[in-house]
Amino acid sequence: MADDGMLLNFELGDAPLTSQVKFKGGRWRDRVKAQNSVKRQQNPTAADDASRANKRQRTEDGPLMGGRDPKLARTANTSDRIPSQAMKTGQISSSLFTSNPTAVTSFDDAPAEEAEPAKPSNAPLTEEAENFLALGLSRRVAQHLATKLEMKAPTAIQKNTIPQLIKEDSDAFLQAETGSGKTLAYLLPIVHRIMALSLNEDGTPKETQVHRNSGLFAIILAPTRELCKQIATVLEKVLRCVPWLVCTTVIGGESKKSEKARIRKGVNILIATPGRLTDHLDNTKVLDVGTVRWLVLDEGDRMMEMGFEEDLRTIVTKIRADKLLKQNSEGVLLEDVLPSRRVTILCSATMKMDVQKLGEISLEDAVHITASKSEMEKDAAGGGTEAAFSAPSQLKQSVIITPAKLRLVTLIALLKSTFARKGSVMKAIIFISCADSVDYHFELLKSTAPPDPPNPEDPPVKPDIHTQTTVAPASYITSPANPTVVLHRLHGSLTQPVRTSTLNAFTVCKEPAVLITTDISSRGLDVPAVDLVIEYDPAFAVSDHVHRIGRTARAGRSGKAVLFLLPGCEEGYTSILSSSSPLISQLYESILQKGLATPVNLPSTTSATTNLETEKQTWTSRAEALQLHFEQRLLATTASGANANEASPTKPAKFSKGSQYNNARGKGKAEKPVESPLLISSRQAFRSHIRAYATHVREERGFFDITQLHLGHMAKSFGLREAPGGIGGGVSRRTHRPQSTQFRKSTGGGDGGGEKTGGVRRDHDDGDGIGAVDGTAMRRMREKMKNVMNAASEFNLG
Ligand SMILES: Nc1ncnc2c1ncn2[C@@H]1O[C@H](COP(=O)(O)OP(=O)(O)OP(=O)(O)O)[C@@H](O)[C@H]1O
Repeated sequence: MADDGMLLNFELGDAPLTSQVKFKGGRWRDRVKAQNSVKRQQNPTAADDASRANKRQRTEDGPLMGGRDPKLARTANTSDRIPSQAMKTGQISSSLFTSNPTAVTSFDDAPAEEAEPAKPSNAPLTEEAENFLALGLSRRVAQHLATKLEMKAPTAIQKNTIPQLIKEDSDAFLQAETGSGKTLAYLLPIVHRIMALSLNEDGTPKETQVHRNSGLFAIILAPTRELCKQIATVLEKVLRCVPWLVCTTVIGGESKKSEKARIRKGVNILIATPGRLTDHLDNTKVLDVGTVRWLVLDEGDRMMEMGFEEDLRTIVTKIRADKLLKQNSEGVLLEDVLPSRRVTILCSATMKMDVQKLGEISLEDAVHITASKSEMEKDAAGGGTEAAFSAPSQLKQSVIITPAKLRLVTLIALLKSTFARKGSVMKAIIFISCADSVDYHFELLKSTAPPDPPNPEDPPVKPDIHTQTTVAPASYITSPANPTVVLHRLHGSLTQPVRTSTLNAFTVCKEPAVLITTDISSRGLDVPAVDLVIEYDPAFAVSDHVHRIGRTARAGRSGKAVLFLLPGCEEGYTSILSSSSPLISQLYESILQKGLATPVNLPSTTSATTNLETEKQTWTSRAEALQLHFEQRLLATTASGANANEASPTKPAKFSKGSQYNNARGKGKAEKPVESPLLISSRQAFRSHIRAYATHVREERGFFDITQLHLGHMAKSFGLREAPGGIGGGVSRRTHRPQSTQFRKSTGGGDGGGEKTGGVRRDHDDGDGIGAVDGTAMRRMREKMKNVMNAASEFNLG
């Protein structure tokens, strides 16, 4: 399963596991009834709670907003008044604009652009006020930064960190906003001090020179392979002014043998994921940590969240236990220049209990370094409180409260208006809850038209085999001003070469580009040209939200972040977000109106296309036609199978033997309809999304209450006409199944798996539970969690 590490936040609780009773035979309706009755007996309170919540959801008029921002006014829902156009087409599909829940909370539409933009809080300081030389760095490094890296002045966190780490040997905890330059804040003093082993203060060479074989002096740990590679790239750029020093990475997904060979050749600074480092510490004899003076834990809180406490403890203990060498094997005295003890540096934009725990494991009498001197002084005087998570001040955050049914069309409209003007947005990142959903949305949004033949006058371009299935042109979101928008997808289930190439393609893309991704891209990634972050699915914890939106507005640049929320309890989430950073609202109606003011560029495969290409159409009818178009794309191929190759080259359709949708390969049988891979991908995405929804952290689960989700409406946002089964007991119980749909008629089955029909098991992970589910599901979830932890597929710590 490619649920992308989402299980990691799953709260299993202490409740004993109850056994699941399986019913066989009879009609499935009777089996479900019997199953539910057993569940009620086993857990009467949960069942009653769920049914009460169910009723609350359906009445739609009760306030669900315990934590709602009091400043925000209540408004009536206008959506029911909007006529349905799609129904006129004769399709059996519920209208987009009817029966949507009322947004209890509403804001005024986004105010006009502020006259004076906020002063960036993470920008470099002015050159007149500060420079790297004055912070104690050598002339050689300062000049290199100014001339080769175009960095003339430090940022606030660099100003406060560099002198401390150059002069003092105490542990340090660095905390500053995203994009504020924490990486160089810890790298520069380390490089400066290692360099001082070879150079005098005036820059003249010393008698003894260190080189790659002189010892490993620093280890930097980070939670993702991408982040490790990025830190290595920054460090390599810095090390160009001291070319005799060498750094390398040891990360999962790469050849351990070649890593060993590189370590054997000699390395002075090692960048690693914790799992792989533990492995090398156990198995690579040539890895000698006797000379290690610095251990940096970048994004330490993430590593703790991932459950790598034990690995980190082992690493810290092993490094500390190893005898600290005062001189290296070549007789170079390390003591005079390098720290006389092992220094641990912890680094994060967000601080939580996990980090404090990590601090207990790894830090000794640490100084807390922040971007603001006053905060540090308050801290030193013992008055510091747990820092609130704040976003860079110049980052404009907004929220769109969108009914579930309208999510997909609103996303398209938002992207369409984003790329309507040339040069206004060059790169956007869309965060989605899980890998399956990333794959599906990539397939849905990418262009279905064959690529244009290459211009014979252009130089031949060698195709990158690694990005063939992860980079593609988009069609729906282009505009006359931006006729090409390039889509990318990235998640932890892709192979490492594909991940690396895709991220690189997104970074260097000269055309407007969109990256659809999971939280794998939320931490530390630095792609400076990102102007917009869209959280299509809210983050699983508010700290993750801070990191996600921090992919834009970096180092003083401007940036925008948009969060999609559902009407209802999710609206309460705005109260915690607006307490740390200002939040404006955009009405989904305005987004649709703006984005669908002009026709959408659709492949001409369905009847909906013609509707959309009529200039006179209203935005509501365009929205409905667009939705209909997606639904038809999913279903179009089920009858003939003709277009079965349209989607998912990454995930070939799996058809179980005897499926009613399958090609009958048996002798003498007529050709039977084939499900489109896009439909299969959509169902899988929906299921994984719903399961992921249950993994919001416990403190925020009041806002993201799975029992309040309308699965039928949510299915619509996946282009499905009804919610597929196979999600898990607690959820499938609430699945809304209309009696008849076009799909049902044409195939003789529902738009999803979950139960057996004609002896066919439709889904491979049927019954995997979420939330308050049965014992089997719990056990499976534990099992999966263990697997995820072991394989650490998303964050690749293993
Ligand atoms: N002194 C400086 N002058 C100009 N740009 C800088 C300076 N220091 C860092 N930067 C740039 O700022 C960007 C963000 O830096 P970095 O990735 O270290 O931020 P961060 O604080 O680690 O962010 P996050 O918490 O998201 O990981 C990078 O593009 C980096 O090149």
